[in-house]
This record gives sequence, C-alpha cells and structure tokens, in this order.
Amino acid sequence: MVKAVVIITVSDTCSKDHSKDESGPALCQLVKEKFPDAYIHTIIVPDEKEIIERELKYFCDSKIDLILTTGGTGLSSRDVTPEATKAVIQREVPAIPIAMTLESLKKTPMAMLSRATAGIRDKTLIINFPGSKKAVVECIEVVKPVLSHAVSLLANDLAEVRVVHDQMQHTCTHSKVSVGKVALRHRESPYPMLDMAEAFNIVDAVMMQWTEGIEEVPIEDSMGRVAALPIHAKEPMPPFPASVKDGYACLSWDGVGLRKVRSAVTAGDTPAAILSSGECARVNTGAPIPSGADCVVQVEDTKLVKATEDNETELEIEVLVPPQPHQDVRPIGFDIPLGAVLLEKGDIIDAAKVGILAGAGYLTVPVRSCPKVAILSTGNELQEPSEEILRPSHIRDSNRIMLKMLLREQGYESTDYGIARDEPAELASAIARALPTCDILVCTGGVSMGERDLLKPVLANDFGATIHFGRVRMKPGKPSTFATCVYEGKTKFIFALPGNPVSAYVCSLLFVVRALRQCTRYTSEFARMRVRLGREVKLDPRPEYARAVLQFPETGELPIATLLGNQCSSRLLSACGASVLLELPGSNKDRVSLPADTVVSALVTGKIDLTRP
Ligand SMILES: Nc1nc2c(c(=O)[nH]1)N[C@H]1C(S)=C(S)[C@@H](COP(=O)(O)OP(=O)(O)OC[C@H]3O[C@@H](n4cnc5c(N)ncnc54)[C@H](O)[C@@H]3O)O[C@H]1N2
Ligand code: MOO
Ligand SMILES: [Mg+2]
Repeated sequence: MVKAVVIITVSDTCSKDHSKDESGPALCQLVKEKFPDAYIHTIIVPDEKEIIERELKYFCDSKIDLILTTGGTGLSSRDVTPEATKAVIQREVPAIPIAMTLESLKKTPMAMLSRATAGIRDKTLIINFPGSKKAVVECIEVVKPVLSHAVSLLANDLAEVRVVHDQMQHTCTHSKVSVGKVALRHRESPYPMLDMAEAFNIVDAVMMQWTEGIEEVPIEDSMGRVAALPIHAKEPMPPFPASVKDGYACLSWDGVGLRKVRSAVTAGDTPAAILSSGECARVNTGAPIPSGADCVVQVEDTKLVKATEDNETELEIEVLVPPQPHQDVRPIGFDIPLGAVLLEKGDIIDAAKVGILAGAGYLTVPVRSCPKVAILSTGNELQEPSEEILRPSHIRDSNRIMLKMLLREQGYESTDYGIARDEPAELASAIARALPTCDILVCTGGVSMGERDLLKPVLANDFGATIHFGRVRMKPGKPSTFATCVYEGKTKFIFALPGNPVSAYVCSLLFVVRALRQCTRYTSEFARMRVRLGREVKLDPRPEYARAVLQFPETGELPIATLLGNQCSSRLLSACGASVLLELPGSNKDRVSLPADTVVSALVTGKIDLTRP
C-alpha cells in the first residue's frame, strides 16, 4: 500500500516563483486521486544536481514509498534530474521510462528527447517525469497501474503482492473472439428459442452438478439457510414441571377450602419443601412446582385468610374453585420432549427456529452450503453510479447493485465484479477474474444481436463454455443465456442475462434464484397463487412475467392484481414494490388480451403487502 509520496518539482523558474508550478500540483492531484489515503508532500527545487540529490536522499532515508520528480529531464545544460537520480539510486527500473516514452511518442516525437529515469534506493521508488503538465498527466496514467504493486514489492508486503499476483494470473489480455465484420453478423439468432418449461428443466438438471456441502454456521447467521442434518433436543423443555400461572401449587384432591402457605417459589428458585395435604406454595409463572403438589390454582381463584402483621407474607389462603389434577402445570418436556426433532433436514431456518436452537443450547447449526455468486455488468455505455459527471451517451450501472440487493432480499449474498467493456479481451479478463472465486457468475448485457453483444462467443471460445440455452420464449428476458464451463477443474454456472434492467431483474428471480434454491433448498419453485386481474391486460406474443401488486378484498375472494405501470423491459419502476410476477400467457390469433377479472397465476417473488392498493 502506498502510504507516503513526495513530489519534487525541479525548475529554476518555479523555485523562484512557486505560482509558476503547474506540473507539481497536477501530479499531486493525480496521486491524491489514485491514493486518497496517502500522505503527500511537495517541494520545489532549482535545477541543481547537488540539491536534487540531497533532497532525494533525505526523503529516501525518511522511508517515503514513492518520490516523483517533474522537470529537468530534457537536453538543456541545466537539465540534471536524471543525473541526480542516477547518483542516488542503487538499482534502475528502465522499463518505467520506456513505457512512458512509448505512450508519449503516440502524441509527439518530442518524447524522444526525454531522458527520464526511474530506480530504487533502499525501499523507495523514484520516478522522473518530464516538466510539462500535459506530459505529466499522460505519463502518470502509464505508471499508475504498477505503482501500488511496486511499492508493495519493495516493502515486502506479501499479502498485497499475493493479491496482485492472483489477479494477474487470472487476467486475460487476449480473446479468441474478434468483433468481426458487422455486415457478416447473424441476421437470425443461432440459438433456438426454448419454452420456459424447457429452460427451467435445463437449469434444474444442470444445477444437479453442484455437489451439496455442509457448513456449520453460528445460529445468528443461519436465518434463511437450510438445515443439512436433523437436530434433536438434548434437554426436555421445560426441564422441570413449571407453573403456567401466578398462584398456588396445591394438591388437587384437597378440593376447595383452606390451605397453609408453606413456602414461596418464584421463577429461578429451587423448591425445598415437600407439600402435604392442606398445604400450598405460592408460585409464579415459570416457577418449578414443589414436590407433593400436582396442580396450580391461579391467584384469582383464591382468597387471603391470614397474613403476617407487616403483610410481607401470606400465611393462609382459601381455594374457592375446585382444582383439577395437573391444572396449569407444564410437565417436563411439555413444549419439547427430550430427543424431539427440533429441525428436520431441509427445514428453512427462521426466527422461531433460531430461538428453539438457542433454547436447546445449540450455538451453531449445520446448513447446506451455498454457491458463491459473482455479479458483473457489461457495456461500453456504463458508468459507476458514484461518478459525478455523466458522460455523453452514457448511463449509470443500475443492474449490479439491484441484483445484489435482489439476491439479498431472497437470502443470498454475492460479490461485485464491476463493469467490463464490450471488448472481447476485457470481457474475458473480467470473467477470468470472477470465475476462480465464484460458483455462479451472473452477468448482464451483451447477449442479444448487436455486434457488441459478445458474451456468448467469449464464453464459448475463451472458456470452452457449453451454452445450454441462449434464447427463451419469455418477456422480458428473450436472450437469457445459461452456460457452464470447467474452470480450474471446477464446474462454473454462468447466467448471462439481458442488460435491460427489468429483464435482468425478472431473469435473476426466475433463473438465478431458482438455481440457488435448487442448490440450497430442496425446492426451486416460488409459491404460486391465483389472482384476479383488476383491469384488462394486453398480451404479448411471448408469455410475460408482469410485475404487480395485490389487493385483498375483505370478503375473502381472490386478491386483485394491479400491474405496476408500463411493463417495458427498460422501465425498472415497473418492478418497484412488486409482490408477484403474473404469469400471463402469450397471445394468439384468438386471444390478444385478458379481460378484467380473469383469474391468472402469480409467482410470489416479493413481500405481500396487505396495505398496498
Ligand atoms: N435485433 C434484435 N435486437 C434486440 C433483440 C432481438 O431479439 N433482436 N432483443 C432485445 C431484447 S428482448 C433485449 S432484452 C435486449 C437485450 O440486450 P443485451 O442483453 O444485449 O444487453 P445490452 O445490449 O448490453 O443492453 C440492453 C439495454 O440495457 C441497458 N443496460 C445494460 N446494462 C445495464 C446496466 N448494468 N444498468 C442499466 N442499464 C443497462 C443498455 O444500456 C441497453 O439499453 O436486446 C434487445 N435487442
Ligand atoms: O426480452 Mo427483452 O428482455 O423483452 O426486453
Ligand atoms: Mg445488446
């Protein structure tokens, strides 16, 4: 990690008038952007070899990670920065100035006249940059990708070095796919259009290749997970006969009448006395029943007869209602007998089950392990949502975060792999970065008919992937793609979903969540319910999954479904607050719409909010 950087402007002019320095501040700004947490120090020195040398040595001895100089690298007699640098470094890093020169030569042949050098003194990397602001900006772009790693290597920061090496290992710089001549592209998709049922069957069958594992997780992390083994009660609950009421433990066969109050037992106390006929013990709800007693008479069914003078202790009471044997006593194991099944294999763990486990003394629980999911967006038009300025013809990436949240809503975590541009090598590189860490890769964009829709060929050609399907008769989601490949000896499952946000949303629910459920639960289907259409709905030729909310009539009739506005695949507002996906049939010549009141089936994919209209 780069912790401290010194920027030295070398210039006779700027050393006399600091306001003339443009490249130092530019360099400073660029370094700040790259290493926002680093300490940055700037100085300006004249073109004097001894002074430059002295400053370089001073900062190297101060254990600065990186020293960047600007200026004094040209051919004039006063340009001595490379000489001063060479005098202090112990080892040269010649490829750095070569890389900078190669890049600068693309802009100007004057780059040939830079004598910049780079090298190492102890654990400090020194790099000379030319003096002009423009050149500095160009050259820092060239070296930026290696600075952090170079500093980690010098500092012997093995953890950081390993991360970068791992990334490098999985970075492809080439793809077997070329963008190709657009005029020769397919004019008809080569992928057959599958019906939903076929696509689901394929997902279910292929996901069988995921081999079930078991992991032991703390109970507080087990919500929504599926028990992998049955769990039995190690103790009965309650572990002692407990009172259900605040009242008096009595002998039922004494019937109504007077009782001497022998003792008082509150919850947590251990009763000492054994009760005999004509006696009782004051007990609270949850307190153990003393030996001898077989029932509890609630305080409401008694009358005080005698108490101590200070009223601190009851001495005698009268039972007013004849008690039944065992009334208001929870016998041992009443709630949970010893050895009872607390969790069946396959049970989904919810809040109550976590309570049961805690009550039974289980701190961890064995659950089915869950595939690791990676999410990747693709598209030249995409920008990070955090970028301040939206560039012309660009949009912010909404799919990645939306899918992460959607999966979380369904109980699954995922890792973000950023945005890859629609370039074969970039796509291959991003996929190769994600695959080693995940079991399921979810990509969006680039799967339809455009010349930049390259995901299918990259998967097939660069990863030897089998495309199980590449088109499905559904709306939204027509170009939905499901593939598998073997990467580093393990099968990876890849869902390449259409880029349109609603398509990505619906297809994640229908295919990705299905796959995850298949792996982690014993059923993959969402619950289905019958609902009544509130209004007439036009049908698409493809079966459609329309996002809708439900209203529950008070009479107990079927819920009324209302579509969430325009169902266009790009309009994510149509999924906001959706409780269900209506399963609308495709249109045909006899049926182009469904009238209001038609009963249709709906998949319960969201929360059913009773308060929504
Ligand atoms: N000639 C044809 N064109 C299209 C067809 C077709 O069958 N023939 N299918 C259409 C259908 S249906 C869909 S769905 C889309 C799918 O397109 P792609 O998967 O190739 O996705 P892109 O072209 O990359 O993007 C489509 C759309 O989505 C926007 N997008 C992409 N990624 C994101 C993101 N991360 N966040 C927000 N928005 C995103 C992108 O800008 C495009 O507007 O193809 C039709 N075309
Ligand atoms: O199938 Mo696309 O997903 O309609 O828009
Ligand atoms: Mg496209």
